[in-house]
Amino acid sequence: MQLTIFGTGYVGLVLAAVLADAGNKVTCVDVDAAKIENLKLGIVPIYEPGLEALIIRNRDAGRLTFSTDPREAVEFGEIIFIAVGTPTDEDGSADLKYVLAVASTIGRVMENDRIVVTKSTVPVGTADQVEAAIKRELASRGRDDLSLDVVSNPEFLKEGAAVADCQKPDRIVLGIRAGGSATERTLRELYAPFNRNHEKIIVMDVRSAELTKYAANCLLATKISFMNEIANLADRLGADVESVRLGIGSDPRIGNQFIYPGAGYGGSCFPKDVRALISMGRGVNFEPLITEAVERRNQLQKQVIFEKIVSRLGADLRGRTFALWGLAFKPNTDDMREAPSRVVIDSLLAAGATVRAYDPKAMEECGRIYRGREGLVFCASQEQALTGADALVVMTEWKEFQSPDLKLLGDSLRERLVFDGRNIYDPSSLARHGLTLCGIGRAVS
Ligand SMILES: NC(=O)c1ccc[n+]([C@@H]2O[C@H](COP(=O)([O-])OP(=O)(O)OC[C@H]3O[C@@H](n4cnc5c(N)ncnc54)[C@H](O)[C@@H]3O)[C@@H](O)[C@H]2O)c1
Ligand SMILES: O=c1ccn([C@@H]2O[C@H](COP(=O)(O)OP(=O)(O)O[C@H]3O[C@H](CO)[C@@H](O)[C@H](O)[C@H]3O)[C@@H](O)[C@H]2O)c(=O)[nH]1
Repeated sequence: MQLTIFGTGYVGLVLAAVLADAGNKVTCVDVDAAKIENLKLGIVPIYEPGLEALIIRNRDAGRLTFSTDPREAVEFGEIIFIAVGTPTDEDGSADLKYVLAVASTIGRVMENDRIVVTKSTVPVGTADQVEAAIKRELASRGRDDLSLDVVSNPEFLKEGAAVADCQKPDRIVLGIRAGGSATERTLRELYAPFNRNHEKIIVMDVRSAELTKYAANCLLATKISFMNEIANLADRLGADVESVRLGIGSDPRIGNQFIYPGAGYGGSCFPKDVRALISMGRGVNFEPLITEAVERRNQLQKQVIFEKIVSRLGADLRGRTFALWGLAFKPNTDDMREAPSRVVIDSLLAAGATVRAYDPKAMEECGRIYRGREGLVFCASQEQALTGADALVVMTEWKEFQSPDLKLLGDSLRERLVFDGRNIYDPSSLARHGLTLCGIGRAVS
């Protein structure tokens, strides 16, 4: 098939590369001309395992092209995906300005019947707004004769594993309007290569599909905030949340996934989608009590590591130096959107400390966010970050941080303190090297 994708971010680029790799011809459009020029040269703006090779291979095979020209792109694709950002607006709701701008653009240039698919995470009712925006433009050009079907097809990929998730989805949710059986057939055909072995396509009405995406993210965020709550209790009651996690995760009704306590969840999805669900609820005079508590717990959780530092070393941290390992909001990405590391960096700098930061992939992104910020030193390796440090703070569970040279840590850290925001270390191993572990909800903290 010939496909068009608006937005070359994490979702748009990955989807484009994966659909091209399945044999489709895909063109990607973005308003960021520099990004498009780089993509044409094979320069990929984000770090995502396997993505660059996939893009280059399909570009070279002539299946994947990049453009800033919406007219050409809308002419090209029989299915048009909208995969632009839906950031948090000032009131917590999802800001639809990018989605609706794409919709208006499509309406302005569309010359043939089209299926428009919303991939972006959007509040319930957005498909109606997208359809109205396109139809408004069509009507103003006297092209109401064209047929248009708007489908909701939320994306569930995780950063750091985006290519694999997109190639092997757990499920493919399609929100199709009544009477959309031809559209359903077209999308089933498109997704057939990803729907082998067992049925993964779940067809429902458009509003339910839109809500499904928020329900999935908010339930996962709820599991995390609940475990963080238990971790805070464990800290105060002298229990080890890691034992508790194992004790409950072995119950298949609970499961082992997404019950890892830590310094709060970050990224471009959970925080914004939790806020958007709250806003959606309030918009229909409904108080989403559980989701509000999830958000509140997460805001507090992002401060827990700093609070532990203060309780050990005092509130005045002038003259103190901290090695900080891990800036990205999770491993295998360079994304620092809403990363808990940012709260810790900001708090440490505000308290007068020096922060020596290192991340395997997010140094450039950190530079973009913090360039010129006094007190923050960008280090070339995890060892270099330790130079002259009083304590180590670990904020992302990158593989290379999991088995550090404990002798080196003991020799380097003046206060022999390790603040573990992801609970990757074992307190007794550290203790054998004279190091004290301050984890999240560990008995020893
Ligand atoms: N990041 C993820 O892991 C993930 C996973 C599932 C769903 N989502 C959802 O998918 C959507 C996109 O997220 P993302 O992380 O890929 O966003 P992103 O911010 O990485 O990329 C968005 C891209 O859209 C482009 N854009 C903005 N306006 C445009 C326009 N009018 N025409 C063409 N391009 C335009 C931007 O320049 C940017 O390159 C969001 O709604 C998000 O919630 C994200
Ligand atoms: O047990 C856990 C699991 C995750 N996290 C944190 O939760 C955040 C989000 O992690 P993850 O879900 O792995 O990454 P995302 O790329 O944000 O993916 C989520 O958000 C995407 C965008 O909507 C969805 O498509 C995915 O299904 C959903 O997992 C990160 O800060 C993690 O450190 C925890 O604290 N404890």
